[in-house]
Amino acid sequence: MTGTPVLQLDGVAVRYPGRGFRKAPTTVIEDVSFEVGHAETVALVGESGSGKTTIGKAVLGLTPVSAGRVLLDGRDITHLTGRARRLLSSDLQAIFQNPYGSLNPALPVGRTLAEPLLTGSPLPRQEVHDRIADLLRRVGLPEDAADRFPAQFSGGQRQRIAIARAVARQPRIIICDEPTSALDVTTQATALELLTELHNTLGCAYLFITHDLAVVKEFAARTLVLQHGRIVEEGPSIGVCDRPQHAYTRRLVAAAPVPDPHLQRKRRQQRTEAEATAG
Ligand SMILES: Nc1ncnc2c1ncn2[C@@H]1O[C@H](COP(=O)(O)OP(=O)(O)OP(=O)(O)O)[C@@H](O)[C@H]1O
Repeated sequence: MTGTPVLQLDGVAVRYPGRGFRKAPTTVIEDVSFEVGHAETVALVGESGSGKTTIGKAVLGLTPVSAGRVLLDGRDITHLTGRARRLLSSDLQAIFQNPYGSLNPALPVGRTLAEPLLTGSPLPRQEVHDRIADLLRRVGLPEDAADRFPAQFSGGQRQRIAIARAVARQPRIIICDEPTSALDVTTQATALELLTELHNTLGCAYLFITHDLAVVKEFAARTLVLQHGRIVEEGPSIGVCDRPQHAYTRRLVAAAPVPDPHLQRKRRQQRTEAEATAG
């Protein structure tokens, strides 16, 4: 990778305090280090509970980091809070799984999209208006969507609104935490196409958190594999998915559903073999 990475994690650990009398803290993430380069798409995969969302939250300042550093364009943002953290929003954005919960139901869509444009160094009123129209067009929604409320849209359309909000300030990187998991298969494909198109036109980097390996190969240039809060394998997505090196990655790949029944059978067999090897 050339130049300063957009995002860098250096030995990051997250520990949650133990519950109850004298309960030891739980280490959820341990010594996690990786980089995301300019306009790079990096996937973070792992089983449920492996710590993917916790890494996303650590980057976004939504959970305290117990050790290590998070750098954005070379700047240490690990412990930034309050206004300093909010000012990062022009460079660091997020899209979450649930388009129902991530939009303020009381705000018309136009106000939701205006928020990031008015944070930090606010844009002039007319420019905000024009940018909102442009954002709605980019994500395939009609201009009058600005006057409507989230409840008046379908799940896929709401995720488009969330995507429009995330790209409004043309951030350096977007943390996408399972952004398509709550959508049906067709809407999922459309949302991924939209994210790819925006990546190609706007040039933002993505850290794409998912448990769906089929998405990984299509969408991300590089993949990080997380097991019990540690990265166990890392490399170009095609290599990680087609020639996994670590036994855990092999199990993940073998467990991923595939549309071809013959291939599915072969995968099942590979999974049994991988489980036998892992003991
Ligand atoms: N606030 C918290 N307090 C204590 N433990 C937590 C907290 N949040 C998450 N955990 C634990 O941290 C571990 C990792 O959770 P995390 O949500 O990061 O996993 P994940 O890989 O994103 O899982 P999924 O794919 O199911 O979303 C889990 O064991 C979870 O129970």
